[in-house]
Amino acid sequence: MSGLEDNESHSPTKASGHPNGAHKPLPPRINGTKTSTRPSIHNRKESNPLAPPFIVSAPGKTIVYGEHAVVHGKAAIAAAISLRSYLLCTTLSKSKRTVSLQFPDIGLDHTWSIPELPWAAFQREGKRKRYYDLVTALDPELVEAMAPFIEVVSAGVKAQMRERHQQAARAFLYLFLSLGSESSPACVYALRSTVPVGVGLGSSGSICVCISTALLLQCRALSGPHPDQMSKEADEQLERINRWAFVGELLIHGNPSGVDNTVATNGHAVLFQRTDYAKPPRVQVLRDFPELPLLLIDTCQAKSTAAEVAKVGHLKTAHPEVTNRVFDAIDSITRSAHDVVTGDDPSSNESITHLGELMTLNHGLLTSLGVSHPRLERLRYLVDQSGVGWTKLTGAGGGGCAITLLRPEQPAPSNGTRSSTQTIGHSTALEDLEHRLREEGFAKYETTLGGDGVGVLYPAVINGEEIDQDIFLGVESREGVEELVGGRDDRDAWKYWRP
Ligand SMILES: Nc1ncnc2c1ncn2[C@@H]1O[C@H](COP(=O)(O)OP(=O)(O)OP(=O)(O)O)[C@@H](O)[C@H]1O
Ligand SMILES: C[C@@](O)(CCO)CC(=O)[O-]
Repeated sequence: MSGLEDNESHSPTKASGHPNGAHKPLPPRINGTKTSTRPSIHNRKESNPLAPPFIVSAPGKTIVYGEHAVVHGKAAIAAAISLRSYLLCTTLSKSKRTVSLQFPDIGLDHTWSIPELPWAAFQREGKRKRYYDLVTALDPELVEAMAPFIEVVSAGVKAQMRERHQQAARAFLYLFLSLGSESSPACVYALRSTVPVGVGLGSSGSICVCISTALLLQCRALSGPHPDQMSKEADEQLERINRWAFVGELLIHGNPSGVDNTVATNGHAVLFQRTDYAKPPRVQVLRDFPELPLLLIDTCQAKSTAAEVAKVGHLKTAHPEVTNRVFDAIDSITRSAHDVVTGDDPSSNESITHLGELMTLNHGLLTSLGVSHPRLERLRYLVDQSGVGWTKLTGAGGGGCAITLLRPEQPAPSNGTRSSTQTIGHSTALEDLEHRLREEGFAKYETTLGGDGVGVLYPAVINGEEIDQDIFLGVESREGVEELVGGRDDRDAWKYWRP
């Protein structure tokens, strides 16, 4: 496919690591509901030799064209959204030998004893992975060795919730055991995300990118990010992060294409295709992706990505010829959209209409694959009736979210995604639609497309204040998290790998 470049493997270069800054060691918290007074950076101890707390962050995504077909080797276009996950890493004093996950968004709080983890299995000759390896499949023996340590996670909670907890714990622990060692420092990993969980906006991809980045930074396998970093080097670091994030996704999804972690890593938008799972995907980062006038609507119907992907897999086994033709048709849609978004005038009325019609076609084909849901069809019906634009499901389907591309003549949504091509004003049709959607229990997310991929706040100091676990876990809402660590008022604090 034209425009896609091979993202081939790079030679390993061990990074020199960060200079150890002064920091204030913190005990693990049991749960994240309490707020506290923020300590000033000036109060930090100057002589502590441990690595300072730091935060990594990565965006969620919306798949604009090509979901599901992308799992079967076809191209997809996905764009980063401005909702993000944040992972605060707090190294504990050397006397502690534990690693803790504090993931309050899903209610997960678990601690493992580092010496008791199955290091022997992961470090056996032939099993040991290097930080620069390309891992494209899970090792069943290692998954089994890890199983007893996952079974104990949230053993007492309800099955559905337990599965969520264990998915996240599995992704973390496999990476920790692959990239760490028995002498890894004790650490608390606290995660907060503004990406809603399990609605098709790539929450798992974004947390896997955070986990991969944090662990690679801690084993000093990344250089930067810093503003004057050479483009090639920045690219290599992103590639390394993305590879391990994909391994995390393997543990959550079962059969991911890798598009979610790729866009969470690189940001902006990507044209993505993986024809051979033993090789890295072909990725073209679309830095000038147009700011499409989109509405992002949640059906508020729970879904499982793994289940929807498996459903399509079964369909392909039962009806290979027909299903492959559907995938081919989706591939043509993605190619046609790529031509428009990389063309001369992607925001013209004509282009928007073309892109919108492709969305309608893409949704129809996804429905034929069995991944729509009555709530998604109801949403599509309501949008069609209102005449404001074109709608397709985004992500795995089976519930979750849909995107609506607004017709050029419509004014911007009152508080939806921003657009440079829309006039701000009153639109009865759009307002009526938004009212109707609210009445019927749909939710709308405010987000913009594009933006940076994985970022690092090292040390965890922003607006002159040190962010510790109490502060981070004590913030109550998604907006609060974004306000605390998003860096709106301290634009230079976060650093990004920018090839
Ligand atoms: N904020 C979070 N905190 C902890 N775990 C999370 C968080 N967000 C996602 N996860 C993990 O990712 C899983 C959700 O992944 P899933 O792929 O089903 O949804 P998604 O990534 O949001 O959707 P899609 O893959 O369709 O874009 C959760 O069950 C949980 O294990
Ligand atoms: C459904 C799917 O295509 C997108 C999920 O966001 C699965 C994947 O690509 O891994």
